[in-house]
Amino acid sequence: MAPETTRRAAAIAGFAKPNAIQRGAFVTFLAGDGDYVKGVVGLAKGLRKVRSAYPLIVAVLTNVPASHRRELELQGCLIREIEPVYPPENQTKFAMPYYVINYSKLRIWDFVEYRKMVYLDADIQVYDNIDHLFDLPDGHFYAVLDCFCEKTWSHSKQYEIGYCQQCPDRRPWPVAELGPPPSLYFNAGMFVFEPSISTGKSLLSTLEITTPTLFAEQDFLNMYFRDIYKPIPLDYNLVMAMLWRHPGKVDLEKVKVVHYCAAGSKPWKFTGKEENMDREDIRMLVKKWWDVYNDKSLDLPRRKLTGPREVGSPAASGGVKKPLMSALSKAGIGRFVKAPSAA
Ligand SMILES: O=c1ccn([C@@H]2O[C@H](COP(=O)(O)OP(=O)(O)O[C@H]3O[C@H](CO)[C@H](O)[C@H](O)[C@H]3O)[C@@H](O)[C@H]2O)c(=O)[nH]1
Ligand SMILES: O[C@H]1[C@H](O)[C@@H](O)[C@H](O)[C@@H](O)[C@H]1O
Ligand SMILES: [Mn+2]
Repeated sequence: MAPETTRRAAAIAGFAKPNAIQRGAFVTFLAGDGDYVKGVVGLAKGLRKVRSAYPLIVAVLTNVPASHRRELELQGCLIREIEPVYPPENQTKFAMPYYVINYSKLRIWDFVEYRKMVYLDADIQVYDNIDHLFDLPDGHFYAVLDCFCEKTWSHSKQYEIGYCQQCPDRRPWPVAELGPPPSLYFNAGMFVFEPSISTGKSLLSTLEITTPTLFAEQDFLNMYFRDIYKPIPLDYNLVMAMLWRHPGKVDLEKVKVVHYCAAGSKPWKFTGKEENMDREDIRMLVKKWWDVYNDKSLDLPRRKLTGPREVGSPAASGGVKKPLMSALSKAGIGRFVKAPSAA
């Protein structure tokens, strides 16, 4: 899309100062017709609340219904349709079924009309302005270090021996026995990157020759960007388990970005019954999310959107091979099958 068109669309959206547009944009990812759309609505309102100067792009798969797209446009989001990305056929069983769909995130490297982007999962909320992330030096991939202490990590060596990069001294990595410690590992719910057609192509061709693993594109991105990864403070992506696994490292007053990723913590289906969910801090954070979501003053005025809508390439409907589709369907994932949520 031409720069001027993008600028007008974003100005109509009510997100951006005209001169800031081309420098960057936030981007999230939406698949299916489920409740994750609520997360995106909340995120759009959250970014408006903290007066971000940058637009929110929503990379949608073809199976996101028109009504949801319209709802997001009314919240000022710019919709970009993307084609799904799947790991090599016959290997989907190596990725956790819930997460297979997330490989499609790799398409966001194609959004080259933005020099820098900040990716945020739809189950993330931003409580403080983070526009300064767009000023980080180029040439690196920025994200927050993950925690290995939850059961979701029980498949890993780290979990088995009780090693976590958040507190490597608790149980030092047994170098004599296992060799050097694993590379630093980030959570892929939030990251800062530079769109690039050549990187996008290289990501996809590398994926073709890479065996999928349990954390799907998160493992893949960690492997691919290992050499240029730079950790940023956990205030930019509070992975909820940090609250009970490493409480000394969390200062809730300072946290800017909360990631509702622990099992049972998604605000739109929160019951408080799952493990760790009855904590006061979790209840406070869930309430905080709802306060933004329900704040009508953060809705855009319902004027007619006259500007052009940003729409990407239409997804190729015949692009996915049948056996793969059937494997994905069996796993509960498919173009027309609602992807079950992880948490
Ligand atoms: O049905 C779905 C499922 C997922 N999503 C999108 O995909 C994102 C990732 O899914 P979750 O937030 O449920 O996943 P987690 O946060 O638990 O998982 C973590 O590991 C995943 C491994 O695939 C991803 O890397 C993800 O970004 C990272 O935060 C969602 O936020 C949302 O943006 C949808 O839109 N619809
Ligand atoms: O790396 C994992 C993964 O991203 C999970 O899906 C998330 O729920 C966990 O918090 C995280 O540690
Ligand atoms: Mn998430």
